[in-house]
Amino acid sequence: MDHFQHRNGRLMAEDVDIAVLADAVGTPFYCYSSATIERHFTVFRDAVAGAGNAPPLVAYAVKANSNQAVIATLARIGAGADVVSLGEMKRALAAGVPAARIVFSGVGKTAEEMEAAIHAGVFQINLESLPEAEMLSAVAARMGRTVAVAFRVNPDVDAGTHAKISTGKAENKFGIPIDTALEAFALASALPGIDPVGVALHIGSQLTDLAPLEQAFTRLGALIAELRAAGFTVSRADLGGGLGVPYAAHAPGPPLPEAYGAMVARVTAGWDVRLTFEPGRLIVGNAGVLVSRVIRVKSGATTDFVIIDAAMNDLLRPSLYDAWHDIDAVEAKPGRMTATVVGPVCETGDTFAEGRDIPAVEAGDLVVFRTAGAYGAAMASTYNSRLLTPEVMVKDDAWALVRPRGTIEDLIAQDRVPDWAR
Ligand SMILES: Cc1ncc(COP(=O)(O)O)c(C=O)c1O
Repeated sequence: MDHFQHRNGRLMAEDVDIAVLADAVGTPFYCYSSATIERHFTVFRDAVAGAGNAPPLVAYAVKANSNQAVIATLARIGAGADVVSLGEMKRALAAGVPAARIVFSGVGKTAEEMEAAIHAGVFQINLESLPEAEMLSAVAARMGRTVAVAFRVNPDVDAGTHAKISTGKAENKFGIPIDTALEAFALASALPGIDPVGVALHIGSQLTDLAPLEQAFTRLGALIAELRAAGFTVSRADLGGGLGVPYAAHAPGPPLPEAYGAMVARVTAGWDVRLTFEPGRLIVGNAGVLVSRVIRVKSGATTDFVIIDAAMNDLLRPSLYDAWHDIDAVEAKPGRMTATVVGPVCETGDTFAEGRDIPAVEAGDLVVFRTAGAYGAAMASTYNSRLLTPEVMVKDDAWALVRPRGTIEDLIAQDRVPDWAR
C-alpha cells in the first residue's frame, strides 16, 4: 500500500496534487511520501519485533535512497542505518541517526573509513575478509580502541534474483566462505582492537521468494552453533536486507514483511542473539515516484515512441537490469496506446519500456514511474550534462523540495581547465 493514488482523476501524493508539484518544480523530479516511508518502516519493525533475544536493530540501508530528508524521517522514528561508505556514514549522522545504531558494511572499506567509523563509535563493523580484519585491527589498535565486528559470511545460496544484484553465491565478491568462519573468528580473537561478536549475511536484493533466505539463515544458525562449540561467544546476527517489493500491479508481489518476520522468528528461535536487519528497498521503494513530462510522440518504422524528459541518468534500473516500473498518467484520460517509452539520452539503452500498453498520452502530458523510491535518485548521474534529478517530499498536504535542481552553470564551474588545455 502506498500513498500515490488517483482522486477525482488526478494523481495525488498523499494530499498533494502531483500536477501542481510539476508546475512548481519542473520535470523530471522524484516525489516521496513520508507517510509511506514511515508506514513501511513500522510494518517491518513490527514484523521482526519478536525475533531474537532483544528488540532487533533495524538499520535502513542508506544506499537505497540517501536523501537527507528520507534518512531523517526514518531516524526520527527509531531507525538505524546500514552504511557502506564514509559518505553514507556522514549522511546518516547528519540526519540524526545515532552512531550506536549504525552498521558499517561494504567489501572495500579503506583505513580512512575504518578510522572514521571507530571515531564515530558505530554499533558494528561487518568484515568481509581476513586482510580486512587485519587492517581494522591495526587501525583500532593505533587509536587505542576496540570495535565490535561481525563476519559477513557467504553462504553460497542462489537468491533467485537478477545476477547483478545477487550477492550470496560462492563466486560473488561478498563475505568470507562460510566454511572459513571458524578460522576467521580464531584469527580475529587473537588480534588487538577488534572484538568478534557476531555473524552477518546478505544474499541479494529484490528477493521474491523466502526459501533462499530461509536456507541461508539455517546455514547461519548452524555456524553459530559451531562457533559456540569451539568456544567463541556469538551475541549478534545480522540478517541483511533484500526483501523485494511489488513492481508490477498486474503480477503477484513478493512475500509480505509479516511472512518474512514469521519465517525469521521460526528459524532463529533458540539462537539467543540480538538480530540486525538491513532493509533498503522495502522501506522506500513504493514511497517514491519519478514524475516526467512527455516531450513528444514520434512514429517509428516499427513502433510509436513516447519521448519523455526523464532519462536513464534519472532512473537507471530499466537500462541496467531490464527492470519493470509501472507507468501511469498523472491526469487520467480515456484510452490506451502501445508505445516504447524512451528518454532523450543518446543511447538505445535509454529505454524505460518497450512496446508497453500505457495510458494514451500526448506532448505535454505528465507520466509517473511507480516504485521509484529505491535505487532511483540514489543512482542518478549527470550523463549527457543533464542535471541531477530534483527530489520533493510530501507530508499530508505539505510538500518540500528536499533536493533542488542545480544549474548547468554550477556543473560547469565544478570542472577546472588547466592553462595548457585552453
Ligand atoms: C550489505 C547490504 N545490506 C543491505 C542491502 C539492502 O538491500 P535491499 O535494498 O535489497 O533491502 C544491501 C543491498 O542489496 C546490501 O548490500
